[in-house]
Amino acid sequence: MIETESLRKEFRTGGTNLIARIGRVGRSRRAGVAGRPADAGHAATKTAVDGLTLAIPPGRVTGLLGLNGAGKTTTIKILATLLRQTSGTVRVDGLDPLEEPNAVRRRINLIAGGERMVYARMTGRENLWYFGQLYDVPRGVLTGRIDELLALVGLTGAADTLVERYSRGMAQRLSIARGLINDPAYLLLDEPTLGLDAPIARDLRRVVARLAREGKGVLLTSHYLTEVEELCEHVYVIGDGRHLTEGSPAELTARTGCHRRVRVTVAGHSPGVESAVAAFAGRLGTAATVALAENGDMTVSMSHPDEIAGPLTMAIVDAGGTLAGLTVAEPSLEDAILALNDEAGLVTA
Ligand SMILES: Nc1ncnc2c1ncn2[C@@H]1O[C@H](COP(=O)(O)OP(=O)(O)OP(=O)(O)O)[C@@H](O)[C@H]1O
Repeated sequence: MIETESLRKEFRTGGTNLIARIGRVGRSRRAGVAGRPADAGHAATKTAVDGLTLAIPPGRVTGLLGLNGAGKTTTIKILATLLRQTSGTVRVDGLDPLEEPNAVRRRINLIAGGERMVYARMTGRENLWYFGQLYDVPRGVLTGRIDELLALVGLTGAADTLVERYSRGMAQRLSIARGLINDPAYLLLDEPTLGLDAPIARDLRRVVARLAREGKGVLLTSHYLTEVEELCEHVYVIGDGRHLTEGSPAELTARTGCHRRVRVTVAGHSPGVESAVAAFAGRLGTAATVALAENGDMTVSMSHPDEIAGPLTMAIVDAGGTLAGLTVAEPSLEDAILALNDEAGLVTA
């Protein structure tokens, strides 16, 4: 299990200008306060992670969600031993990364979607060999493992091709194989499908689901919330570095009071229908949005806890509208995250 307790990370954000400091030291010396600045200034700090307590157990995909700048990457970098926390603790199977970094590094690996994590001038197989040696994987084990991983990510046929000839999806799949080369117990995935075409992203999701089924603990950040809904059993939602809530995607959606959204398309624009919709929404104490499509059709959109699809379409037909389409969408995790950030007073625009 990976566990964090009250994890906190502050970054200095350059409030103190070095040249200004040197100038101040000089002035202090002239004023006779040798070696000590009269006022070194207060360095501004940014709290990126603010007291996070998380648990990432083996055998499941745990999600870490939040809007841009919420602190996801910083948290993952601390867990990956790439950053040191300001305070709080991390334990990986009981080991403290600050005291036993090498033992922790053998148990974890990081795959970040937006970054190139493999070498273009080497083949896929050479990359895996190189990273395997960095992790001290015994040679006897490494050859077989490389073949297994290339098969797992569907790159057996391209194993001996230079990575510079790979498509983006192939390079990303190789990054997944690279992240597994030390057979880590825990995999930290920071936006692993960023910018990938839908079929490649789907293949990667299958690989991730299989790894969790086989016992690996996975921590996933992703802006693709359908991916999170598909893969994650448990999700932490953070905002401004703080824990906002946690639960399964379905629990979070239910708990935030998001409702089904009904969308009715009406042929042509009719002010009469528009006012009938506004009156209907007013009676239910809610609001409706009306959007005009390029072809002049209107799309009326409303969400409410009750079943409103029938009464809404009746109101539209009674006002002389001609129905061209109707969809009812279940509330999504995206609706829930936005609602949670609104509740916490965080900017979601
Ligand atoms: N090295 C740094 N120095 C100063 N501030 C930083 C540094 N790294 C991150 N931050 C700030 O810390 C906050 C959290 O950043 P982080 O990258 O962890 O967020 P994130 O949730 O991963 O965002 P995104 O979804 O955009 O990747 C942001 O306000 C960011 O600007």
